Amino acid sequence: MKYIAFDLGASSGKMMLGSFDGNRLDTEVIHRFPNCQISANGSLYWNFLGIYQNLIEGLKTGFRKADGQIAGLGMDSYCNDFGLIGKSGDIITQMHCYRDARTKRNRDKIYDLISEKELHQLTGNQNALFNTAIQLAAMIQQGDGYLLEGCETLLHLPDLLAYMLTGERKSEYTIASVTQMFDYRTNLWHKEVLKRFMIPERILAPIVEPGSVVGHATREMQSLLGTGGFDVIAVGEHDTASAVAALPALSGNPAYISSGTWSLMGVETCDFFTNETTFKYNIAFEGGVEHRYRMLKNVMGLWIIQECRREYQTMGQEYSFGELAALAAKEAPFKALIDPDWEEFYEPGRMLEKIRKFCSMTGQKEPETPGQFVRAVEESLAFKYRWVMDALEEINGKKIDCIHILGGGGQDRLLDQFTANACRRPVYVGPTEAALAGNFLMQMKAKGEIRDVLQGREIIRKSFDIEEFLPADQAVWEEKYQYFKTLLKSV
Ligand SMILES: C[C@H](O)[C@H](O)[C@@H](O)C(=O)CO
Repeated sequence: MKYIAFDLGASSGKMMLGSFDGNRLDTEVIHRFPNCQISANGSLYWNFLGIYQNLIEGLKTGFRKADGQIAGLGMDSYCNDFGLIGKSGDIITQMHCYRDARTKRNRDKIYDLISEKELHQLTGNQNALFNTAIQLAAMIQQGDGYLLEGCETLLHLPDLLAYMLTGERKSEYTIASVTQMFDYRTNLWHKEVLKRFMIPERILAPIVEPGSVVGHATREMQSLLGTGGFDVIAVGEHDTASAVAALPALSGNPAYISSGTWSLMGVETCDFFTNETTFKYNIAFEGGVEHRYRMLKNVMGLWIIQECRREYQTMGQEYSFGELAALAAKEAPFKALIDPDWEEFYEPGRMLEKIRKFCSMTGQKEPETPGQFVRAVEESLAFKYRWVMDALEEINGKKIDCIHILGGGGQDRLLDQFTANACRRPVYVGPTEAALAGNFLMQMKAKGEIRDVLQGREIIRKSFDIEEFLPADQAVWEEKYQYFKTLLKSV
């Protein structure tokens, strides 16, 4: 059968046509488009209708290429951002970006309602300002709670797109599970958290499992696309859940890094638990497909480099990511290191200045050239992965034997090699379109073409190239890692 998968990242969106012949999954890109946050009137937004328009364009291309024979469509994206549907069925708000500063401005008032420790214990999620619960609590604190009282339904980004195609209002499990409003004990919305933050439970949609059909394209949608009917399928709608579904590891104790704007590093567990150590390291338990938990930590990821690149663009200097990595490769090693998760790196803008500030605060020489900046970021990311790996091993009491890099960030071969060096583990890279691959798997499951995700992972191994990077220069990387850890403590 043939399927269309839609994957939206913070910096770009992509759509693929996938054909499964019972043995291999063949994929073809049918549409790409840029995505970005828009800063307006002191707030940060996404261009949701632009995203929708690109979805429609991609669907038209996909249907044309497949002669109209599409068994399903699955959509995944970054998590936590949402739209509100009013009584008329209209979308009644702009979609804020999770980096919008309203959460930071209201942080103290929000955590006075439920402390970070209690929130972690109740939900198993990491404490982060981007969580939907914190965004909603911030809206209420700043006087915009009437929008929640007045609306009918809140839907997360892929669920909102599904609503526009099918008219159905459903909340997919993996994306619901990372909102800090979800209760793993009942697999329903978390009544206590909602009550304490004063978020009306009635606006949250029923939760559906990945691998189930959400609905059928409406007649209006069919005529807009010039096609017959097709199913919209709930996949791992949180992109990280889809990427991890496509993990091409069949045994051992691997860690994964879902690498893109964020680097989400973790392991798959069958259980969810919280304790002092998970709180100390701010570890997240996120719902995976077939209720395999993703025990992971967010690392700031390629966002820092994306922002440096954007800044160079505004200065009239155009570099592709490949060119930046090539410049970094020519620079001398370990000239400067940063903590990629330093709070100031979270918000957009002035990234070069913020890196310089971190270096001067910690008594290091400031980078000057694009290559020096990128080298500092990439070495630091690799060391942060090592630090997270150590924390995951401490929590689980189990040695990690290799690392799989999933997603577009894996195309940065310098960072892949640095990761192997810093973590002292073999690194396997691919699929670079992991979220789309995992998205296809759950559609194939919904249509009865595969039994479960384990069978799906075997298909991924047969269908995509996986590249190996072995650790090198271990003594010097180990020595510098000790220095890196002192930096984490000093800021
Ligand atoms: C806030 C981030 O979007 C989130 O933590 C991450 O899991 C993600 O969705 C990356 O695309």
